[in-house]
Amino acid sequence: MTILATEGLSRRFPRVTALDRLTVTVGPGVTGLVGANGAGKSTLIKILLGLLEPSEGAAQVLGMDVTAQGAEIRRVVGYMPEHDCLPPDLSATEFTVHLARMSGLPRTAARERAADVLRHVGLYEERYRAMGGYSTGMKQRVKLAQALVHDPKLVFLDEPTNGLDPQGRDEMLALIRRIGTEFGISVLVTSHLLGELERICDHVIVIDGGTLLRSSAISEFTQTTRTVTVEVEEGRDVLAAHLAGLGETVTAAGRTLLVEVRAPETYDTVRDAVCDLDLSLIRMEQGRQRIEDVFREPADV
Ligand SMILES: Nc1ncnc2c1ncn2[C@@H]1O[C@H](COP(=O)(O)OP(=O)(O)OP(=O)(O)O)[C@@H](O)[C@H]1O
Repeated sequence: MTILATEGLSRRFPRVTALDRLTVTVGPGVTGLVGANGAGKSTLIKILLGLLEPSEGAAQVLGMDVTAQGAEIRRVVGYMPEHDCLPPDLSATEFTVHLARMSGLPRTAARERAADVLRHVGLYEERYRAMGGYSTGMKQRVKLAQALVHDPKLVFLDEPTNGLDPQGRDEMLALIRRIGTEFGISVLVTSHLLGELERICDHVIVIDGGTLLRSSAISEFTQTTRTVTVEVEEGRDVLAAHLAGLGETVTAAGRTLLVEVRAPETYDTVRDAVCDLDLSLIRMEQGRQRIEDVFREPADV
């Protein structure tokens, strides 16, 4: 099933080509859209919402054409914009109820629905306070709540972890994952931080300078590599020297060692070496390629 698709999609501004013949297809679930600042992520989202005209090419969202059916698309798609857009004198409740009413919900249903989504995003008593006094984390939560209030089938979240501290970031990522799994809403989420999307997405699209670098299932990004990560409590250097003496290729990486897996016996060699040296093994883990590595590989799309 296709949630959205673009075909040769370009958008030129007077001084810059923000999107350059982008062809990509997105299925259900949580999809990450990754790219550095200026890669074209927000431009793509605005085109998909029918808020910005493409210069060339075509795109469909939930089977609807973005140039002809923008209003219909916005009826069933939620949007969390990147930048702060909250009226400071309103409370989260007033704001979210207002947007629910604008989406066509009757007064009582709008109030109930707003209370529900504000609870889901983790805003409790604070929801009655003016938003001007909110922390960045609380503002991000209100922006997320208003994107969900009209019960969309799909949400576009533009840099939802921007400005959050590590704990706020983790909570936001967990919330986004729940939207995709428990609520069954498909999600397109952007970030310039590759590692964080790795944790919550089923599929990742990487763009750079408005062009597609790669689009694959997360499992393909993080496929196993031919190294094993070994961590011992103490004696990392002794173990490294011992393994090197046995002909293994070993690199130190922080507190761990990366051992090249030449043959299945490498695992036995590592285990035996740890035993022989009487070290405490914390973990032995198959190495996995990380999303970051995409940028170090030649593009294969
Ligand atoms: N309205 C506009 N007029 C002129 N240039 C624009 C406009 N909107 C975006 N751009 C340019 O298009 C390019 C892509 O911008 P876009 O906002 O889509 O990137 P992004 O990947 O979302 O990055 P960021 O996270 O920094 O917003 C940038 O070079 C930006 O300066």
